[in-house]
Formats: sequence, C-alpha cells, structure tokens
Amino acid sequence: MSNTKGLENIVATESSISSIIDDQLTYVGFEIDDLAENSSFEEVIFLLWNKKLPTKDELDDFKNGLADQMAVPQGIIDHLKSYDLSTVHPMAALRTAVSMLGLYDEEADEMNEEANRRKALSLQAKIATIVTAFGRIRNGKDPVQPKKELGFAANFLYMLNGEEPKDVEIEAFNKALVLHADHELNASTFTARVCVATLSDVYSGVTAAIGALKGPLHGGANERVMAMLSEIGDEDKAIDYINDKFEKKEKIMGMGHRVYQNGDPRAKHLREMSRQLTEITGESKWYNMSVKIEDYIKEHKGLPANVDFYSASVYHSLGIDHDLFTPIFATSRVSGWLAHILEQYADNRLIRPRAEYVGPNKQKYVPMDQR
Ligand SMILES: CC(=O)SCCNC(=O)CCNC(=O)[C@H](O)C(C)(C)COP(=O)(O)OP(=O)(O)OC[C@H]1O[C@@H](n2cnc3c(N)ncnc32)[C@H](O)[C@@H]1OP(=O)(O)O
Ligand SMILES: O=C([O-])CC(=O)C(=O)O
Repeated sequence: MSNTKGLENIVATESSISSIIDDQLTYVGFEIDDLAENSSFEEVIFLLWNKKLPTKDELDDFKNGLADQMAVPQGIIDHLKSYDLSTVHPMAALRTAVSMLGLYDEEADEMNEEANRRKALSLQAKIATIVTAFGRIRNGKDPVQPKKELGFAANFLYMLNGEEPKDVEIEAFNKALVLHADHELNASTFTARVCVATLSDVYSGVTAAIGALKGPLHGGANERVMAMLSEIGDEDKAIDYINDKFEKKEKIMGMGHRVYQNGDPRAKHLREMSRQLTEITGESKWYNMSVKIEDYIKEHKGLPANVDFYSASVYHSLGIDHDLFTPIFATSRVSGWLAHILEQYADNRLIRPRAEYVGPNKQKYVPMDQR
C-alpha cells in the first residue's frame, strides 16, 4: 500500500458539480468569472442542485421557496440565548444549531430524494437566519425577520444589521456568496460526503462539514487574515511582520492552496471588491496592506493568495464582525455541501480508505499490576 499524506492529488470520487482544471474553476461547466459577474447567489444554488441554470419562473419559485423556509424554530433561538455568547464562537453555535435543526424535523432520517431536497432548501435558508440571529442576540438585539421581497444577499445583510443595505453592498455580498459556493472536493465537502456515504442524514452531513470548515487551514483562515491585518495596523509595518512570521516558520493566513499552483481564480474578484469597498469606507489601508503582503509572499515563497485572503477586507468593509466571516463562508458553502450530499446519495458507496500501520508489532498484553 502506498501512502499519500493529506490525500494530495488522490481522486476520491466522480462529480459533475464543480471542477478545477489548470487553475480554472467552473460550476457545472460555467466559468466562475462569468457567474461572479452575472449571477445571483440563488441562481448558483439552483445550478449546483439541478445542474442547469433556472428559467425565470424556476428562479422565482426557488427564491420564494427559500424565503418561505427562513424561519428558525424558537427553541433554537432560545437555546442560543441560554449561552454566554461573548465567549462562544459563532461557528460552534452554528454547528450546534444546525444539528438541533435535525431534532425539529420529523423526516430527518427519511432517505428519499424529495425529502432530502426539502431538507436542503430548509438548511440553505435557515443557516442565514441562524448566523444573523447569533450576530444580533450577542449584541443584545432581537433577531430581524427577513423581508420576502429582498434577495438572499440583501436579506442576509438586512437581518444582520436591521436596515436595508445599499446596492453596492448587496452586489459585493452577492458576488462573495457566488464565489464561495462550491469548490470540488475541499476538506469540508469531503467531510460531508464521507458522513452521508454511511447513509447518515443530511443534518449530520452539514453539521460535520461545518466542523471541518471551522479550522484555520480551511474556512477559519478568513477571520485570521483580518486579525493579522489588524495586528499589523500600518502598511509600512507589513513586510517586517511577514519576515518575522517567516523566521518563526508560522503560516500566513489566506496564502497558499493545495490545488492552485499559480493563483486562486476567485481571489482577483475579491481583490477588486476589496479595492472598491475600502475606497468607499475611506480605509484603503486594508487593501494596500493586503496587496503588499500578497506581492511579497508571491515573490519570496511563490505562494498565491487564496479565497480567504481578500474576503477578509471585503467583509470588514461591509461592517461585519470578524468572527462572522467563517459563518458567512458556511452560509454560502452549504449550497455546495448540499449539492455534494445529494450527488453522493444518488450513487452511493461507503467511503473507507486504508491507513498504513506504522505502530509497534507483536506486543504482549501486560496485566495492570505489572505495568
Ligand atoms: C477556503 C480554503 O480553505 S483556502 C485555504 C485557507 N487556509 C489558509 O489560508 C491557511 C494558510 N495556508 C496553508 O496552511 C496551506 O497553504 C494550505 C493548508 C492551504 C495548503 O496546505 P498544503 O497543500 O498541505 O501545503 P503545506 O502546508 O504542506 O505547505 C507546503 C509548503 O509551503 C509552505 N506554506 C504553505 N502555505 C503557507 C503559508 N500560508 N504561509 C507560509 N508558508 C506556507 C509550508 O510551510 C510548506 O513549506 P515546507 O515545504 O518548506 O515545509
Ligand atoms: O479547495 C480547497 O482545498 C479549499 C478551498 O479553496 C475552498 O474550499 O474553497
């Protein structure tokens, strides 16, 4: 048996949801650049779940269906309120709340496509409500009910802030959601697929995926990028800070990628959004600092910026609390997780690789009183 640490370059499944070929990302064969410029997030979810773009009527129905599913059981809101939310990370709260959603669903273990698609729509909608409710409750505010006439991106910002967002904010947030929706067999998506390949339920798959996304080597990097930029504080201090990290052999968050060699195709969109938004907020320093770091790391380590790098200054410019960055990633990526979960159920086989045993052999049991 050969052993590839981290399963690097191992092809573990077939999928027709998204592809990364020669550093190009597509969703169902549509270039990410095309979708980022033209698509609504709802349209992208429909695409990932149905492998085709919706007609206008299909999209209207889909948007209505999502809006109808946004209310979260009061028991979950009350449960969130029962914790000291000043110390709870929102990804931990989201993980628990999504798991709880399964307790409220009588069909949680129903294993047919119709029931699973209904659960998918419900989860997609409710995760946005949970994340925004958490953001408000911990600041002593009541959750805000969604407005049916607003799209997904606008509703998220509305439910978080209690006021309707500006067009420029909606456009930027929608694009960020589109860019984060799916990404082939990344760690959280793989986790979801491994979980449901045991024929466990959709709630378990999404709960497991949230746990995987939370880590700093994956979705948790975006929050840490902003922590790094804040710690640096001043553009002129950026290079010394990075050199210090190099010396300590510490990783720079938002840099590097397992699959992309020459650059993450999503980063250029987020970089441009960061430029525009930081100019609007009068805080171009975050963008300038980020560019300086990106260029320096590219030159000295040959590492590209990944999707998490510029999303940090984008979300910061939208006035979002830094620890909500990864939950926002989950709000988008759940669309991809659900697409992969449905695909896995449709042609399932248990996922069970092997481990190469490197421990001691031929040991003899020693009774307790002789150890
Ligand atoms: C949405 C996403 O999940 S995108 C990724 C988000 N994660 C991050 O931004 C965290 C920082 N980046 C990293 O830790 C890595 O680049 C990963 C996890 C993304 C990819 O990891 P891997 O493919 O396993 O690469 P690995 O960690 O083995 O790194 C290979 C080499 O590049 C170096 N390297 C990789 N990323 C970085 C980084 N961000 N900063 C400094 N050095 C790095 C490693 O130290 C290692 O060097 P060495 O060979 O001299 O020991
Ligand atoms: O694909 C990966 O390994 C990580 C990533 O960029 C993503 O999940 O968007």
